[in-house]
Amino acid sequence: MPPDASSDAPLIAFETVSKVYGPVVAVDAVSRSIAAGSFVALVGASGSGKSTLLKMVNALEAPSEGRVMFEGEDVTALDPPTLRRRIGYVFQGIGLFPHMSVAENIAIGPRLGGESLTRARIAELLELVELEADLAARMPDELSGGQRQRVGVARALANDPHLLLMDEPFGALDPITRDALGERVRALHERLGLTTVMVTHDMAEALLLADRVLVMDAGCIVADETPGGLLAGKGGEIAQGLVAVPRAQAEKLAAMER
Ligand SMILES: Nc1ncnc2c1ncn2[C@@H]1O[C@H](COP(=O)(O)OP(=O)(O)OP(=O)(O)O)[C@@H](O)[C@H]1O
Repeated sequence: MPPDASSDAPLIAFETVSKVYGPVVAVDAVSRSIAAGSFVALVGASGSGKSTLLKMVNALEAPSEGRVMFEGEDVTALDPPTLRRRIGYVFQGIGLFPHMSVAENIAIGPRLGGESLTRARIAELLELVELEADLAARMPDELSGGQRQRVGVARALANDPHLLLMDEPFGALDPITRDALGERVRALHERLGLTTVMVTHDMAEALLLADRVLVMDAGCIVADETPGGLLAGKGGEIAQGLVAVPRAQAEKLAAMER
């Protein structure tokens, strides 16, 4: 192994990364490293730059300044299809192809890379997200919203990625489905040894699932804490404002039980 390929090298490094759209500074000189194996939640108000920061990792957006390193390489120097085969991406509304079966949707990434998935591999991917193998033949409009979102996670895992990027993956789901799928993704993160970065509006979800929470405001990272640190009052005013919401709900519920 070359000396610079030590296991504690970050999987992702943002190096003074900015992104501007005309007069809008969507991401403002962000510098952070994300260690392999971590589960990071990116939280913040609407328009704070979370999605833009995430999309610069898989080169859906290019930095205006600075660079994003993935496994030691500048992502803009990599061929985008090759990069995206190494990164699973799940987003709200998932974008399954309506005219393709579940199996075809799951296999699309490998197919674009010239590889076909066996029926057994499709069944294995469905099993990972707790779906029955016989769903493989269904069309997306024959699935519930939660099942579609699970297919989206299976599709993101089809190339055996090291990194899973998720942008509001559970946003449109009912709270029970959302909770179950969140738990499942966390379990998969452990089992498959993934590094996961999840954008969410929901601080409770971030606290429950992640081991590190980055809070964004106006393009900047204003807090970088563990869930325990945030619950202990760290992270500053904006982070604590977000923590106050689920805390107040939990307190009200606890008071009702008394
Ligand atoms: N393609 C684009 N063209 C112009 N402005 C954009 C574009 N994409 C994002 N923006 C702007 O950049 C800022 C950050 O947007 P971004 O989507 O990253 O925020 P976000 O924190 O993910 O928001 P949300 O939680 O609402 O999804 C916003 O002001 C947004 O309007």
